[in-house]
Amino acid sequence: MLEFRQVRKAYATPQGPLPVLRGVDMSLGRGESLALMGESGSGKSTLLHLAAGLDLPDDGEVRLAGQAISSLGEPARARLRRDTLGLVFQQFHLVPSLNVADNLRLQARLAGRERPDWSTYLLQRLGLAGLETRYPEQLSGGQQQRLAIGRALAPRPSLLLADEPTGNLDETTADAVLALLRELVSEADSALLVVTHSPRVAAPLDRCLRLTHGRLGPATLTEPAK
Ligand SMILES: Nc1ncnc2c1ncn2[C@@H]1O[C@H](COP(=O)(O)OP(=O)(O)OP(=O)(O)O)[C@@H](O)[C@H]1O
Repeated sequence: MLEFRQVRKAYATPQGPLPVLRGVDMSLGRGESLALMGESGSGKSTLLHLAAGLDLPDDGEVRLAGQAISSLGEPARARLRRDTLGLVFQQFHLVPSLNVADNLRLQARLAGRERPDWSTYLLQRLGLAGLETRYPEQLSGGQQQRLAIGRALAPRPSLLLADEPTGNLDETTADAVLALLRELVSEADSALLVVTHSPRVAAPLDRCLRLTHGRLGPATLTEPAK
């Protein structure tokens, strides 16, 4: 579903190139879940952007749904994103002028894959049933986060990329939302890649990897000392 082969990425800075990824290898198959951990600034968002084809590697190869993203132009990459991916970013990017029901259906409509029964099911499971005609500003932060998750899952993407998907929730709500997210992803037979700082979020996933000095290695899931 997603494959990185010896991926390198550096940013140009006034002090010269800043290498962030220095030969990253990984693969994620359909139905698998993976937590990506690492310190602030270690390159997790960079990796996520490359996985989504929002940026291109300097060297090496990123393959999404069997296609080498560097071989595609931006319109083809946008189509591949639309047809393959669900994205949940830290900012929810809900459309303020659309109500809950229309926000939830938006991605699925754009992808031409709207399934009303699945949308209704998602609204129920995410605790948003009854709120369909509200607008995002009339929702709590947790409800907005659940709506963003529902919108990403509505087209039944092959791969869901999530950046701290429960970052704004208290621990109990976060546990519940995460369990639900994993369940819904598995019902849609999607792959799941979650960027997180939290061992609590990472632990239930199939695999956990940590980015250190530009490379991926196994993550140890001990809670940081307080
Ligand atoms: N466009 C850019 N130009 C220059 N440097 C950048 C750019 N984007 C990111 N960086 C630098 O690259 C490194 C990796 O950034 P990235 O955002 O991928 O880290 P991260 O692991 O996601 O961090 P966080 O956990 O704080 O979100 C950081 O040192 C950052 O300052």
